[in-house]
Amino acid sequence: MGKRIAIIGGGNLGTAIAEGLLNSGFSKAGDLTITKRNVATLKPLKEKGVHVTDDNTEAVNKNEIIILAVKPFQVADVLRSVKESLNENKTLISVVTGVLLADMEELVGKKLTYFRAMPNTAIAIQESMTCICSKNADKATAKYVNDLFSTLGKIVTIDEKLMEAATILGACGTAYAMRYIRANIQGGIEIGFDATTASLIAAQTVKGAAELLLKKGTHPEQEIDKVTTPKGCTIAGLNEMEHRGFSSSLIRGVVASYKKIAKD
Ligand SMILES: NC(=O)C1=CN([C@@H]2O[C@H](COP(=O)(O)OP(=O)(O)OC[C@H]3O[C@@H](n4cnc5c(N)ncnc54)[C@H](O)[C@@H]3O)[C@@H](O)[C@H]2O)C=CC1
Ligand SMILES: O=C(O)[C@@H]1CCC=N1
Repeated sequence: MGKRIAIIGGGNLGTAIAEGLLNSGFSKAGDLTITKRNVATLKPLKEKGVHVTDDNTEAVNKNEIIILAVKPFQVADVLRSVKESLNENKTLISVVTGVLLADMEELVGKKLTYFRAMPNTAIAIQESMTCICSKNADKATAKYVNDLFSTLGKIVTIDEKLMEAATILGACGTAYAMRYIRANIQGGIEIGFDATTASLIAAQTVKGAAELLLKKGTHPEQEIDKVTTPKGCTIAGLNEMEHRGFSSSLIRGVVASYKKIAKD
C-alpha cells in the first residue's frame, strides 16, 4: 500500500481506475498521477488533488506503479517514448486489449515486472471483474497488484492465453448487460411503467439476480426453477425468448466479439 501510481491515458478506463482508487481509499490523491495529451477533461480529478499532466516521462520517473490505459494502437509509441525511464524498480500494468506481455517486454527492452489486467468500467465504483496475468512478478508485487484490483472489485488470475476471452466476458460483458437491462426497460415501459421507475426495477432486479449467484454459488437454472410457477407467466416469457433465439443470440454475440480479437 501507499505506492505512487501513474495512469498513462486518462480516457474512459483510466479515469474510472483513478476514481476507484480514490473512492476506495487505496490511493491518496497526492500519490496518484494521470496523463493525457489534452488534460482539460481531467479537471475533476485535478480538483480532487490528483497530479494531472501531459508528460508521460515525468509520470514514469516519479511513480513506481505504471498503469497503461491507452488504445492498443498507441501502445508502441507510448512505451518507446518512456522506455529510458522504465527500470527494474517499476511495475508496468497494462489494461490494453490484445497487447501481449512479451510485446511489452520487447518494446521496453528490459526485464521489468509486467502485468496485464482486464477490468471493466465498474471499476469506478469498485465493482469491476478483473482478470490478471503477469511476467517476471515476485510474490510481493503480485500480492500488491492483486490487492489493488481486489479493492476495485473481484479478481481472478488467469493464463495469458485466456486474456482475449476475459476481455469479451468481463469487459465487453458490461455492454452486453446494459443492452439486456435496456431491453427490459423498453418492455417495462410498454407494460405501464414510466422510464425512471422501469430503469430502477430493471437495474436492481439484475443486480439482485447476480448477487444470488455470487453469494449462494448456485447455478442460474436453480434460481430460475424457483421463479417459474408451472403454467405461469415466467416460463411463458422465458420460452418465448428462447423461441426467438435469446440464448443463441447472446452466445453468438460473445463468439463474434471474441473472433474480432482472438489471435488463435
Ligand atoms: N472501456 C472499457 O470498458 C475497457 C477498455 N480496455 C482497454 O483500455 C484501453 C483504454 O480504453 P478506453 O479508456 O476505453 O479508451 P479511451 O480512448 O477513452 O482512453 C485512452 C486515452 O489515452 C489518451 N492518450 C492517447 N495517447 C496518449 C499519450 N501519448 N499519452 C497519454 N495519454 C494518451 C487518449 O487521449 C485517451 O484519453 C484500451 O486499450 C482498451 O482496450 C480494457 C477493458 C475495458
Ligand atoms: O471494445 C473494445 O475494443 C474494448 C475492449 C474491452 C472493452 N472495450
